[in-house]
Amino acid sequence: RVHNYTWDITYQYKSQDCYKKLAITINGMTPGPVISATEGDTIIVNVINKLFMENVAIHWHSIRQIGTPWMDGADGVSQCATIPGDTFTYQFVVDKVRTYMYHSHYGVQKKSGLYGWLIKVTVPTGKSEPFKYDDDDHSIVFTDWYHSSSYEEATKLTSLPFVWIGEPQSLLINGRGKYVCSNLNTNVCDSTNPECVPYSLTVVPGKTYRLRIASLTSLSALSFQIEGHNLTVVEADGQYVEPFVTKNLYIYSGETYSVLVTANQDSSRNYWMSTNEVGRKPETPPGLAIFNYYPNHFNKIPHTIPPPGPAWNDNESRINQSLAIKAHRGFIQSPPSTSDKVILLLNTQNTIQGRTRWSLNNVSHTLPDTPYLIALKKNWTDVFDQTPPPESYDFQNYDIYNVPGNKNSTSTTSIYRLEFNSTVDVILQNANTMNVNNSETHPWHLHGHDFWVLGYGDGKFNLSSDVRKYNLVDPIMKSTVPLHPYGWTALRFRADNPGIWLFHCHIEVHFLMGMLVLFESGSEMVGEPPRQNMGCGWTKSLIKP
Ligand SMILES: O=C1O[C@H]([C@@H](O)CO)C(O)=C1O
Repeated sequence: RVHNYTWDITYQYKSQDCYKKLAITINGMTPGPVISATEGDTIIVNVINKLFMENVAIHWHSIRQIGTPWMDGADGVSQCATIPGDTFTYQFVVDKVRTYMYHSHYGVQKKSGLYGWLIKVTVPTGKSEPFKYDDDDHSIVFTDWYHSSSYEEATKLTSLPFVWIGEPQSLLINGRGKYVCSNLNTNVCDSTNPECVPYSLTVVPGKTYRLRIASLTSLSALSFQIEGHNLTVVEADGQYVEPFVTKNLYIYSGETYSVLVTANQDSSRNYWMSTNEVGRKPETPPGLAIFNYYPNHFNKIPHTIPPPGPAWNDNESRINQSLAIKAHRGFIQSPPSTSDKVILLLNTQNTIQGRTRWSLNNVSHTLPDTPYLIALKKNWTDVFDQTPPPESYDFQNYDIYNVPGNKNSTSTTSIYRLEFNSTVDVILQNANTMNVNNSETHPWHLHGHDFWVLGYGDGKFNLSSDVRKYNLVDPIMKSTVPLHPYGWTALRFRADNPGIWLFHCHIEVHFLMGMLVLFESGSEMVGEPPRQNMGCGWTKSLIKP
């Protein structure tokens, strides 16, 4: 089956958290429309850029784009962003049952609301999933929301002196939040605006529900909980999880989960669903929604205090939950037992000419004006730095617990070239930022592949003893994984998808600040670039009038 959509991208005034501001919308909506499909279906989306003053590129998060790398929607990598007035037609196959999301991959546009809901890909008839629920499933997407514009924020983060954007004003659940309007004029902030009525999920007492949960926050790591109810985690990033029960689900930007929840509490009232910030000292009130027991009114506010969630700095319980996520025993896809290459990536915050940046092995990455994939295809070696970036750092001597001794970093456009079909291990190592006693959480997302999560640990990775502790028995496969403060995360993937793929911190502003690398493999097998991917940098020379 083919699903065909046409999306108009426009700015609109929205009051998602009661505060009126400009948001980027899809056919007038933020979050955008839900796409439902069955495994093997083709999705065609005509994205018409009706913004007056900025480009657009849409990334189909976790769609591997096997054989369609031109459709990955990554500005500067797979395509030139689409200029105002132009249309880009994305076409790809949803080849795996999963919950997907989509969002802008241009500048910090996701922050302005250009993100989409979920693409729900269901199992074809005849196949089944290893868990049961009574009713239709429900999709819930979390975001964080700023009242300033993305233009202002991008300017602050790239200017001298550097200005930090601070914590978000609101946490949204399915695009709704509640800012405290206080003395603001009701033209600006109106707490009675129906646009900011909390999201409400209606359940019938006794039934079990599947919630498909996604986070597309631009900064915040979150904990999600439903007052008085347990959550059973059954799926993560499209892989079935050996089920486990928890009071709260930690979710990092770029991740998706399915949890089961049974409406087994006192049915005479409603309950709170809440999100709260973890990993950073919160200054943002919790995100709230209503878990509505039928036949109570869906808008009836519970008289209880919303569950506060775990302490923001309880790193141990966050690592423990990460470790608890293992492949379902009936669906284990074993990783290769060894790897052909190991890349260590030390994550540090540094400066380049006074500007705050994030670096990997002391190198901060920038995207060239000409998309990498086209440059590779055309063998334009001047487009990006041909010297490979460092695959390691001074492991013995680097002090991860203190501010970097050498704060200066350099910038590069270089890429990691991986042998096609080889197995690659990446060890992400966290460290102290430029602020004393501070290390942040970074959710790392890989385009074009899923990877096995081999382990997490606290402190500095030990090249001999930690490797022996890798989980090669039942590791979960994911496409986004957290790197916890002062810790390490190890993952393994097979470089079996021809093209060039981003691997980056999914915190949108950290991406802007250089927290990305590129993995190229088998790009010579990719076909010719479609004309619609061109128009910037050197590609102008390819467009004939
Ligand atoms: O990139 C960042 O910069 C700030 C802070 O480190 C600036 O001092 C912060 O919290 C980030 O995540």
